[in-house]
Amino acid sequence: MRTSIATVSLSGSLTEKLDAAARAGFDGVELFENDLLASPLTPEDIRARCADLGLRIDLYQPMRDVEAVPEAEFARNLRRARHKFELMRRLGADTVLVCSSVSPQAVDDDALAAEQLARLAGLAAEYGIRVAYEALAWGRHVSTYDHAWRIVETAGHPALGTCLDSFHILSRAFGPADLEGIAAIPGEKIFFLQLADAPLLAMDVLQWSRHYRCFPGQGGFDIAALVRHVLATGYDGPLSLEVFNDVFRQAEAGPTAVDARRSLLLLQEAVGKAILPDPVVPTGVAFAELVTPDAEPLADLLGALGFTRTARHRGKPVALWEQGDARILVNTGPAARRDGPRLAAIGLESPDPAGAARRAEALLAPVLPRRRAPRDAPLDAVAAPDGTELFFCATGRPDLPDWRADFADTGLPPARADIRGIDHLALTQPWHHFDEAALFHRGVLGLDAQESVDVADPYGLMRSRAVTNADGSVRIALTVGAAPTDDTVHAQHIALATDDVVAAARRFRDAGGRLLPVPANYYDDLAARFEFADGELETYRDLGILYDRDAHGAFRHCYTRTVGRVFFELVQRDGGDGGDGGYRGYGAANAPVRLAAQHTARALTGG
Ligand SMILES: O=C(O)c1ccc(O)c(O)c1
Ligand SMILES: [Mg+2]
Repeated sequence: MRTSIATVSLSGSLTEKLDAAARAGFDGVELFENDLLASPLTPEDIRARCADLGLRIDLYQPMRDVEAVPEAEFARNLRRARHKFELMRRLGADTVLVCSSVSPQAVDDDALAAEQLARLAGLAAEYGIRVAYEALAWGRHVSTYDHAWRIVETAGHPALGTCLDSFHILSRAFGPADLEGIAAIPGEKIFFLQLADAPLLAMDVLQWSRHYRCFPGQGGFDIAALVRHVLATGYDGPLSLEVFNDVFRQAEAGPTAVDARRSLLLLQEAVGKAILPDPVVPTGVAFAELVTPDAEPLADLLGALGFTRTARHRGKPVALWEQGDARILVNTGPAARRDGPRLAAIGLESPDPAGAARRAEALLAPVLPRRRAPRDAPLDAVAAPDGTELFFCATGRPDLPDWRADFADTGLPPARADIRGIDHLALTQPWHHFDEAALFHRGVLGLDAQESVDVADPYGLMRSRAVTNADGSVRIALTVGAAPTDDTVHAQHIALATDDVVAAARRFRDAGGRLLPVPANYYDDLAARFEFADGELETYRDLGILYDRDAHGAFRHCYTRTVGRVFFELVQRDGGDGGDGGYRGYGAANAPVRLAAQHTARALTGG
């Protein structure tokens, strides 16, 4: 199927929008009138530019407040329409969108609306143009797709059809039955299909539409169900994204267009219109890689946590630190920036690394060179939207290249066994790519996205959304910080799983590690909310251990100080004995206290 995107969905000048759409692989655009009006290019220039880029102008829009008005007013509308049809001829655009009137002048008279739309279509036909009539959810008298279709049917003009827009339909739909009316529309009378998702918000529908639309799969609507209904009519026009969104208006057009196309590819897959390589869900975290210009502070921290430097890369300044199944690479090579340690790569244990990379590539993820150096084992890797490198790896599987083969053992014996493995990784996302990141991890990696939670930070709001595999052996918390420049607090972190957080925290402290202090007020509140054994709360207070509980079990966790852009968390999830995996969350209830404590620690010590 052809894919298209509305110019309103991308930021920048018309030229930038067209370039971005073409580079992301779209076949066409909906040209928004404002983008044309603001462009120094002539309609002929725009036409030529689109042709050069391989883009069709699938729709020109919008024409507003045309129908069901007094005759004198309608005559003026026709005059306006003639100008636009002439313009469209110069652009080479053959379909115009007319949205249902919001004008106070419009009357509630379907027969009049049909008659005037038929006359408009008659004029359009003289120019070889088709008119697609769309019900705005807030239209004055026409606000539902079936109402718009009845008017189109009554008009009975071959150059008049309807435009279906998933937002207007699903923002008002009350259940699956509301989509059944689509079957009554002959496919050839659906002139255009616009797609937008949206988070499920309780608000005025116009504001919701103009500010919060997002790409399919990023909100709460069942876009695939709607598209299946539309395809069943025989509709064979483009799938077109029409997304009004405050964030996309500011974000760079190039990445937004890629995000947009990925969402359409996933949608096409969901409705059986695209064959992509199957998802290969990762089965564990093979390693997390930190890059740092100075290994010293990290070595101190990892040593205090009980990690041992078990191996060294054969060709590069990369050390492997291990404890239990937690493996951390510390890379002091050229990738390290001067701004201190950061989490640069994740090794995901994959049942089929090459297959995982093929799917990622089909979904427009940048593929990284398989060998970073000539002697390295060939590893499949792609970049996530935030730039984190994702390696699809195998650890100790004879049939596949083993990333560990690049490392020579140091022979150092394990120091401790406090840590079992990596519980989760928290990755800070660029603020304008948060929805994209969730869709990427879901669609590309086959992880499940949990609900997004908002957490109060003393200086703003932090949003967090976890993506996980079914057994919880891969958990990634995608977060977006309140203050984008505040790297110390809004750092990446590695949460380490332990069966005894008190013992692990004590040994860390005894080894010279610094735990994040937590205010006494927090513990007074804990005492009010939960019952603890004698002395338990004092232990937590002493170590800075935070506590939470859900229906599945208890959660105890504490934090190290931040080094560069990285800190560690020690995590104990209880209640998994019944086989349900125990506590499911990430301690969101405690996050405001933790964030405040990190701000305080930073103000006091700069770290
Ligand atoms: O918000 C609007 O006015 C508007 C205009 C054109 C559309 O196709 C639409 O869905 C909304
Ligand atoms: Mg629309």
